[in-house]
Amino acid sequence: MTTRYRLRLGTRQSPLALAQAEEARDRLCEAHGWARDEVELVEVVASGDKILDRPLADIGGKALWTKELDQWLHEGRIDASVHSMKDVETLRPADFAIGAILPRADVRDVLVGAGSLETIPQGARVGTSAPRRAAQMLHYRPDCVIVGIRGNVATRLGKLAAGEADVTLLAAAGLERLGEISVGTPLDEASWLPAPSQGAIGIECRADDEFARAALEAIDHAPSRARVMAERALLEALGGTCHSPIAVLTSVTGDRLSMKASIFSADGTERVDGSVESESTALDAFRALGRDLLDRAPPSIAELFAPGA
Ligand SMILES: NCc1[nH]cc(CCC(=O)O)c1CC(=O)O
Repeated sequence: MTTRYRLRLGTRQSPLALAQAEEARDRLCEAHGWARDEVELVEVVASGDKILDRPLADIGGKALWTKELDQWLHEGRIDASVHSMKDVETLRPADFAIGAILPRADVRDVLVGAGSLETIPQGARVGTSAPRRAAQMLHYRPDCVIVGIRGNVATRLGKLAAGEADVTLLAAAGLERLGEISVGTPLDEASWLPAPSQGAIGIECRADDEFARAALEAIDHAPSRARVMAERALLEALGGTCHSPIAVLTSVTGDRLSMKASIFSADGTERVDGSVESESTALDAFRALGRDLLDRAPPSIAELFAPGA
């Protein structure tokens, strides 16, 4: 008797999450010569997707995007979970392993509603609920006003079209995966830094599941993994979450990784920058950069982070 599937991949239900899960499935099938229906996509509703009318910070609790997928993975209802690594907390269940990081997509943010930061109209309303985007925008354009808009990519573009904001910022990676990249202008990543792990898809499995681990290892992309792990080490040292105003850009050359990072005050007036270059697996170097940024941070920035928490 044969089983219907080899692997059940858990995913959130948003169009972007499903596009990412399809990419994961395609890569698995390609690497292992499996038929499409040998990888089953299992849709799991995440708490972050259920509550859309309140700012994320007010909903309380952590793991808004991962909690339900984690439960299903623990219970063996799925064999692996597909995540946007940007949304995955630095502290993960000890019995899980990040089995694969897929080749990272475009890390840039895309500005929608204006052609450049400079040509955004004076006093424009910037629709974003991401502290990094809000702080970075206020840093460059203190005249702008931040209005919180949430929801998946289509919802946010709809709110912009409906006039709830004048401009917004979205990840190029997400727009690309949804075929919507032409809605705006990508911002140069050297000056407008991305979020930690932006554009990276990760697939987790149970650490003791040898079959899943081997299956995932075949689609792991080493340079992307190195960058994601280094960016997560920085985030961990800062005590940051996906709700902290942290921006980071990494690049890999051979076994070396260079990192440039900034942390901001909520209102964007204060900013601390730093950089490091190290062997990519020496994660302590990236943790040290995180501690160094905090050591140099004024109270308006330091209060946004909880190192060691
Ligand atoms: N926080 C939501 C989220 N998580 C991952 C992405 C986009 C895809 C990615 O960065 O990998 C998005 C939307 C956005 O920021 O525009």
